Order: sequence, then C-alpha cells, then structure tokens
Amino acid sequence: MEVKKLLVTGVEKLDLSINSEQIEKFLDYIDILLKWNEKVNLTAIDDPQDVVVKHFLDSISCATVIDLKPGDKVMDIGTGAGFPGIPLKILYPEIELSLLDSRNKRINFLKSLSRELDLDNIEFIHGRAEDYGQNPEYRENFDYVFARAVAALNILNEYTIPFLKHRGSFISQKGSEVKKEVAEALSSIEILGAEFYDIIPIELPYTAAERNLVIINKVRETPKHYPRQAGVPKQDPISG
Ligand SMILES: C[S@@+](CC[C@H](N)C(=O)[O-])C[C@H]1O[C@@H](n2cnc3c(N)ncnc32)[C@H](O)[C@@H]1O
Repeated sequence: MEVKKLLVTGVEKLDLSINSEQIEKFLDYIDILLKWNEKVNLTAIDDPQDVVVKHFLDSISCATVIDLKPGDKVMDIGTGAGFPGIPLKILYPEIELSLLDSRNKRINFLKSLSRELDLDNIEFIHGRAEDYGQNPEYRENFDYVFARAVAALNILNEYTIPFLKHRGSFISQKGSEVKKEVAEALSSIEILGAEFYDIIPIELPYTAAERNLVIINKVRETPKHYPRQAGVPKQDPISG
C-alpha cells in the first residue's frame, strides 16, 4: 500500500483523526529520519512502510487510552529518534513535550527535525533519566510519561515515576512478555509512589505483533532517594 494511504487508514483504524497538515509532517518525518539514518544510527527500521506501522502507528496508539489535552506536560524518556513523543506532538500540537535521551546525537537530530517540521513547545534534554528525576524542575512535574523500548518495566519505573505529578500516568508500551514484566514490577510501582491500573491490549493495524499499554498512576510522592544514581536502577532493579 502507498505510504500515505497506510498512514491515513492506520490512524483511522486506531479511531484517531489526522488532518492534511499533520499527514505532510509525518511524510516529511520519514524523509528526514531516513536521510539522517544514513549517517547517524537512529533506527534499525529503514523501510518507509515499516516506519509508518512500527514507529508512527505504534507511537500514537498511546493516545487511544488517554485524553491528551492542550497544555498537558508530557515527558518521553529514552526517546531515541522521537518515539513515541514526536508522533504524539504532531497529532496533539498543543501538548508541552519534553524529550530526554542520554545520546547527544539523537538530541541533535530531534532539534533539527522539530525545526524542519515546525513543531514548537518542545524541550530537548540531553542526559540520564536518573539525574533529571532528582532535578526539582522536572521531578513530580508531568501529566504523562512515556518510555518505549528503553528497559524492563521494573527498571523503567524508577526512570519514569519520579517525573509524574500526583494523578499523572506512566504509559508503558510492551509486547508479549507484558504480564511477566508487570508481575516483576509490582513492588517497584508501590515503592515509587504509584499504583498499577491496567494492561490494555492494542490491535496495531497492519501487523500481527502483540502490543499492550500498561497504565501506572502516581498516587503519592516518590521517596527522595529514588531515582538512585545513574546506572544503579539497571544494575540493581527494585525487587520485592
Ligand atoms: C532502543 S532505544 C528506543 C528509542 C525510542 N524510544 C524508540 O522506541 O524507538 C533506547 C533509547 O533510550 C536511551 N536511554 C537508555 N537508558 C537511558 C537513561 N537511563 N536515560 C536516558 N536515556 C536513556 C538510549 O540512549 C536510546 O536512545
């Protein structure tokens, strides 16, 4: 199927809507991503149709379980080439998006991409989730946090939950191992001041891959000593 048609019908199948300006931005995103990818390692996916399904539709599928409103503060941790943050920003231009990644080459790509796509109200942060999670400007400050393909959920919780405001949500995209990951992450969710809410299976159009969204809600302040120093959550995940 033609790339544009794949995008438009895929968005419709997810019950979301898209206008012609947004379609153009997604198509430009493909060109810019694949051009940069020849020089900077951004993604293993280099076929435009796969970019639409595995990056764009997978990213925006997050919006099927939440109601993103103008002014919502959204953090994407380990955003890489902008997933899921940038596709969500294209579809919901009035959110305030922060993109964080520990690799500066990826942050530079995102700055250039955002200029070319004319996206505003995006903050670019080069650094580690563990460091910024202790920074009072960012801690307990976001309505939604996303982090796709960054770590197992018990590790990811320590990267993400400290950023959430009271009643904010961490939406985690997971594959077929979701139940096992959630079971292993329940104690970290509780310790970090959140509550497991639900696992929602997603039918991602044009693929048989199993996709799920895990919803975790912040209910208390995160204890001050979390997140621990950079590297520690991965070496020694919270268990219980
Ligand atoms: C496999 S990539 C996934 C990128 C993107 N989220 C996606 O789904 O395509 C993981 C990204 O997380 C970043 N990352 C891993 N651990 C991190 C940490 N502790 N703090 C900030 N970024 C991190 C890496 O630099 C990398 O860009």
